[in-house]
Amino acid sequence: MIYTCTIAPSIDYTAYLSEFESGKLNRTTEVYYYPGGKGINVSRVLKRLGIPNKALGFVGGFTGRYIEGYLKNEGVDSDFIETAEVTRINVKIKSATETELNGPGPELTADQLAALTKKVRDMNEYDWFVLAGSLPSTIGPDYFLELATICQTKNIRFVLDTSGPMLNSILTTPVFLVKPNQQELGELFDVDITNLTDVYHYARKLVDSGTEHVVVSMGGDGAMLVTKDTALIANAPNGKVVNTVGAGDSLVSGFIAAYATHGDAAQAFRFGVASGSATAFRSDLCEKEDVETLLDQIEVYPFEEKDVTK
Ligand SMILES: Nc1ncnc2c1ncn2[C@@H]1O[C@H](COP(=O)(O)OP(=O)(O)OP(=O)(O)O)[C@@H](O)[C@H]1O
Ligand SMILES: O=P(O)(O)OC[C@@]1(O)O[C@H](CO)[C@@H](O)[C@@H]1O
Repeated sequence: MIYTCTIAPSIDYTAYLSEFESGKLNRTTEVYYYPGGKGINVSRVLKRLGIPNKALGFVGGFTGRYIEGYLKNEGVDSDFIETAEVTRINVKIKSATETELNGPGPELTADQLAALTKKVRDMNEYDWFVLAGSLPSTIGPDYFLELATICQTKNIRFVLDTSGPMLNSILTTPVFLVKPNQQELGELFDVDITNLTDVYHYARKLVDSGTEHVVVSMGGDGAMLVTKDTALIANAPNGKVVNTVGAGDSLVSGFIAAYATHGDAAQAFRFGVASGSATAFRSDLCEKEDVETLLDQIEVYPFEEKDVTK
């Protein structure tokens, strides 16, 4: 079974307007209330790609109920731990540019955290555990290291899509897949990454320290996959960008869906990039048909440092 885990879910209040001016009254023309948080997005896309999975994490209050109900309606299985706190609402403003206002994650009690640990302990060999989204600093890295160690001991594939200082400490344990975007990769090493050679160099460092698959997403410039044996580049297809929120999460879903089906990293990478772009070209997350339509436009080729033009 594939389990996703969102420590800090959200309702993504997504508002479209032709022009947005900060400090003024702006009127929106179209609004949506999507269940959000990176793990939840991964679960929703996996379901659309026909891959059974279960969304874990913490939800509470009226927003928590909304998220649970929405997922149930879509046929996405969930098993959230209840919090006393109301789950956050993240505001996504879509005008000429994309502006985001993300709320803080929940403060979790020792009992709530222990309940999640138990769920991970109860997982089986070859299950997947996808920890995605921000990890509140109030929890401390030891907790996540414990989850990672359980995965290692039980041979559970551990996938990480998070950022910030916690990522640094978790990456000291073996991880099956990590997907930083270019900026997050730079933050990990406290450098500014501006070219493909650097993307390769720092992704390779993660592989050398034990991560099996590193996918660095680069928005409209596509993505790079680095493993022990290979380094590949994929272009992103051209299309009209509508909403890039969840594009990175969709890349993770596409990668997992294809890898779980074929066990081939290059194929998974290509399907992942198609999934990311398919989401960028819609308001909500991608559907399977969108991904399949884009697949032919994704070229995957070996990264050669000598060929770098970027
Ligand atoms: N402008 C774009 N045009 C085409 N594809 C895009 C565009 N932006 C994103 N994508 C697709 O989505 C993938 C992930 O995008 P990105 O690097 O923006 O992820 P991210 O920063 O993790 O996003 P998020 O956190 O919003 O999910 C890219 O590798 C690409 O396939
Ligand atoms: O605040 P975090 O946890 O870093 O990110 C949360 C979030 O921005 O990520 C998803 C898109 O990737 C959205 O659904 C959600 O609002």
